[in-house]
Amino acid sequence: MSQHRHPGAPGRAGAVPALPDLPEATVARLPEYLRALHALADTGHETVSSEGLANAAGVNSAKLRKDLSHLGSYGTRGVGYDVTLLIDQIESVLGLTQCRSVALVGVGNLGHALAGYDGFASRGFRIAALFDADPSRVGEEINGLVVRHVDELARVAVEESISIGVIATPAPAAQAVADQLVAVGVTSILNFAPCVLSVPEGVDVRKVDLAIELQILSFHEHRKASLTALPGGLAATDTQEAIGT
Ligand SMILES: NC(=O)c1ccc[n+]([C@@H]2O[C@H](COP(=O)([O-])OP(=O)(O)OC[C@H]3O[C@@H](n4cnc5c(N)ncnc54)[C@H](O)[C@@H]3O)[C@@H](O)[C@H]2O)c1
Repeated sequence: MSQHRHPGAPGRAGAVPALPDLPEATVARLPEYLRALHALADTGHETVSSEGLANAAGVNSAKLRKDLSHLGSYGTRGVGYDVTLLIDQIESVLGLTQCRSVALVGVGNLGHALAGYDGFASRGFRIAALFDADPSRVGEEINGLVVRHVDELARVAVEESISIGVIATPAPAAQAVADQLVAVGVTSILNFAPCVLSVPEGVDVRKVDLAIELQILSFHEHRKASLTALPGGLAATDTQEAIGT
């Protein structure tokens, strides 16, 4: 675990200073830079060049410099970026300077794996409550947390200052769970169920679907196979760039 994280007390975000309006793609890459920076800090690096950080994060260095310039971070010629300073800047922009409390709804196969994963805390997230609708799962203890019935969501969400909801129920139940989360004031939802959720304005939903990622990789496999079949074979391309990561 990095020694450069200083999460504050759990709870909902309070008043925050105005943030730069960042491109969504930049926001999506900031956690990659952060992960790479924490690894550098943990191995004793105090500075890093844009090329070094770009390699560690798996992006090209021009893109990285542009992303970081949005944060007002340009590095020092010949020295690079100050690792600790950049960690602080990115954590501040991502709102990671306080630990956020997460509720996980649906504690089946996937929910068990998520609830049992110890890696969220070091990245600023505390799984604070587990819910399921199946009475046979209620009362089970996972990683020190007891699974509660989803009917307790409203009360517990307030008690635990839940700010993010994670949905790991089957797709047919996901919309009702999202509605319950929204009704108790949760405005950020991570949805693992393979369906589109309808939420009011102001509620952010991120969807994680490994099958979609595999389908995208399948396309690239398919494309590579079709290119190697051409006279001259596959052109030398950076696959990650081609995929758009
Ligand atoms: N995003 C991904 O990459 C990915 C990967 C695997 C599974 N999934 C999806 O994640 C979801 C869970 O998969 P799983 O294999 O863990 O399923 P599962 O059947 O093992 O678990 C689902 C759990 O949700 C509970 N549940 C059902 N309705 C509920 C409700 N209204 N409120 C609270 N809990 C409720 C069930 O009791 C059960 O414990 C599915 O939608 C699945 O398609 C997504």
